Amino acid sequence: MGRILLGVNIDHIATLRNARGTDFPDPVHAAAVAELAGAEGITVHLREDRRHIKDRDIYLLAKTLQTRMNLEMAVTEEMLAIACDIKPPHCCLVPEKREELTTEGGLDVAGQLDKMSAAVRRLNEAGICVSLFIDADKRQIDAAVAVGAPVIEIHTGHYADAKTATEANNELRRISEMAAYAHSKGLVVNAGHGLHYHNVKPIAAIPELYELNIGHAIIARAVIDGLAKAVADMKQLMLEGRRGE
Ligand SMILES: CC(=O)[C@@H](O)[C@H](O)COP(=O)(O)O
Ligand SMILES: NCC(=O)COP(=O)(O)O
Repeated sequence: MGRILLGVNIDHIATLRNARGTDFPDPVHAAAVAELAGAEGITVHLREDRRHIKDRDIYLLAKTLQTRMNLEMAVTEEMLAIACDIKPPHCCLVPEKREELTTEGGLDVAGQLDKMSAAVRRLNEAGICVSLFIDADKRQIDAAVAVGAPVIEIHTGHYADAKTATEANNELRRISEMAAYAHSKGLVVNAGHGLHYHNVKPIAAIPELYELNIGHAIIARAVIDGLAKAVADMKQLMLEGRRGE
């Protein structure tokens, strides 16, 4: 079985930064740490409302990343222009609703073939490899092939949100079957959304999957795992200050 790659989504480093309007924690710094720890790619979602990643982040990341950027974005004129300016190696086209808490499902490629074909063509012409974030659905996979996208990312959110083991197993089977189908059609097949430390293994076992993009769970784990050191470092500085050091 081939290896499976990890793309680390650093959006929520930016969420934390933006919560206080500070310039830390910096997603550019986080990306370098993730790369040194073994991430094979860095994913950033530039949302229309800039709730986490901002333009400054992707322009700097484009200069500093040692692996590769996977820029997630909606199919809008604004985003297409930014992507064509930055020219990240990978762009993942995603659906976006301003009021959503997070991405709620896959992109409806089949329902907007002309718009999607034009977007894929424009990004391809800029030298960008395009991926489409879609549900594990044969109709959407066929549409991805029809619009000329070389890569898809299967949305694993329904699997992650499953309320029962039966529901999770059904979703897992659907993802597995559709990954095999997409692979048989010549697509590179990635997956992501809502994956965490307790649900990732069965997804990683699907042999046709090339890369998983994981963000929220990794950033959440980093906060907890790093807390003891962060508290100890602060305490140390306070004691040094009191001693006049
Ligand atoms: C497209 C996707 O599944 C994720 O990248 C997700 O959209 C991250 O951004 P949010 O957490 O803002 O939804
Ligand atoms: N495309 C999925 C992604 O980048 C990470 O999603 P999540 O792990 O933050 O839910």
